[in-house]
Amino acid sequence: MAMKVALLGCGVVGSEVVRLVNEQSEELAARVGTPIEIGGIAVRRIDRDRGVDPALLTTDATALVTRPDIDLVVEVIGGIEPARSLILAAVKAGKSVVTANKALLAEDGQTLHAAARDAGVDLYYEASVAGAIPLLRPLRDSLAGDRVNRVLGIVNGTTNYILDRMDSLGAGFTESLEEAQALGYAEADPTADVEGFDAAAKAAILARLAFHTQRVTAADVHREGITGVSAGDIASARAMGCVVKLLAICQRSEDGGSVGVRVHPVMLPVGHPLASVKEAYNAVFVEAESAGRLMFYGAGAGGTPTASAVLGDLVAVARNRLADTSVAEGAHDTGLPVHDMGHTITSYHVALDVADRPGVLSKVAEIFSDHGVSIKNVRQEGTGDDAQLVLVSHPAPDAALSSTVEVLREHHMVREVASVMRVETFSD
Ligand SMILES: NC(=O)c1ccc[n+]([C@@H]2O[C@H](COP(=O)([O-])OP(=O)(O)OC[C@H]3O[C@@H](n4cnc5c(N)ncnc54)[C@H](O)[C@@H]3O)[C@@H](O)[C@H]2O)c1
Ligand SMILES: N[C@@H](CCO)C(=O)O
Ligand code: NA
Repeated sequence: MAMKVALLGCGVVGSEVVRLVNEQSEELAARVGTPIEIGGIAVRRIDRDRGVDPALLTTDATALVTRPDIDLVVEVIGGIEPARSLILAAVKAGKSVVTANKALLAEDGQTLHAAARDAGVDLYYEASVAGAIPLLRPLRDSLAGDRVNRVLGIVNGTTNYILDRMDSLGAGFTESLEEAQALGYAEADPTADVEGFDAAAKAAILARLAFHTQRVTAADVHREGITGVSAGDIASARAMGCVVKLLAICQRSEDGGSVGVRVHPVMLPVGHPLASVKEAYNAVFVEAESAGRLMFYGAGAGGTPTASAVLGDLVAVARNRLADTSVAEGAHDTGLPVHDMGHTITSYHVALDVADRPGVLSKVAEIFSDHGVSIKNVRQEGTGDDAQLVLVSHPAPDAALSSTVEVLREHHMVREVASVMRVETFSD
């Protein structure tokens, strides 16, 4: 008997899921051991031509997910509601669920996983982080016998696309964002991309899987987007042999008792593998005790690549269903808490417009030292009234570095703090 799938949402990702399920029906049937069919598609409006059998369309998503003949549910509506209620209704009705919804998982994954465990069904979500790249199931399954210490990566295609265009073509922010939207990479509200909310949601999901702690939600993630990144920052980075990237970084504390989870722009040395990730591609580094450094790279956004991850999950949950089994996620929780950004150890790059006068450099150095921050290197560009001091700190608690910058901003010898950005050096 065929396994019937209810599809919720038929937008960029959903329409590709329909196409691939139909086009690859024979291969999917062979891989699962039984045919997979779309049994119904919940949409907001029926009157649009989507190139799918109109008889499958309905605006009553709740009725669809609880229909007795439906076995599996794919949620690609996005956002918190009605997606959460629909997934919970589906799970309660005994259906396994595949979703691409990182916003929902990051906000309320604990509730969803508990509901799936109670109902003995699967909740799979590979597409929610880094699109097509197999990343979540490797973290959950392949690395289950290892200890992950750090995960860091480029997990938002839209912002990587914008930063890459700004850097390589000198393109403007707005035009680059419009291109990313036209290519289907951006979220419905692109603020989620450019302000770092999308990457923060993904960072929370990564931290939970990597450190086996259900406690991390999107609200726990320190988040800075790319709207403040200027052409001057990009030029400053280039002068240092770096590029600017928006990174998600999840890291165990030195004592292993807590985790730090953050998303912010970073100056990365051009020699680092993440620095050469162009356009809307994603790449994620996982550093594990026994495995060492692993890198996952590929298409992190776009309808077809994301649908590939959805189909992979669909095959997995269909197989589990045939075998009358399910994966209970989140049952064993380390409960590791998230520590404050102020305690996170980072390095800063600071460019200061100053007057080129005796005593300025020593005053600036004194302000760093007053906050317990050691300077790694300093250079001066320009002379006279147009001088700029560019300093890079050694690693220090983020709170000490941000207070240093606050004092510099207020100091009469500093005309302007022209650029402040964290630097990742990746020394072993
Ligand atoms: N586009 C990507 O590259 C990508 C990549 C990875 C994950 N995702 C995630 O996939 C999900 C879908 O993204 P998308 O890009 O396809 O978005 P989209 O906006 O193109 O599609 C969502 C669809 O859901 C429909 N919808 C809204 N409310 C509905 C309701 N109550 N009932 C039925 N349909 C409803 C909308 O009309 C729209 O057609 C989101 O969670 C997104 O974060 C997208
Ligand atoms: N808006 C997201 C889609 C993939 O999750 C991005 O740009 O990466
Ligand atoms: Na993925």
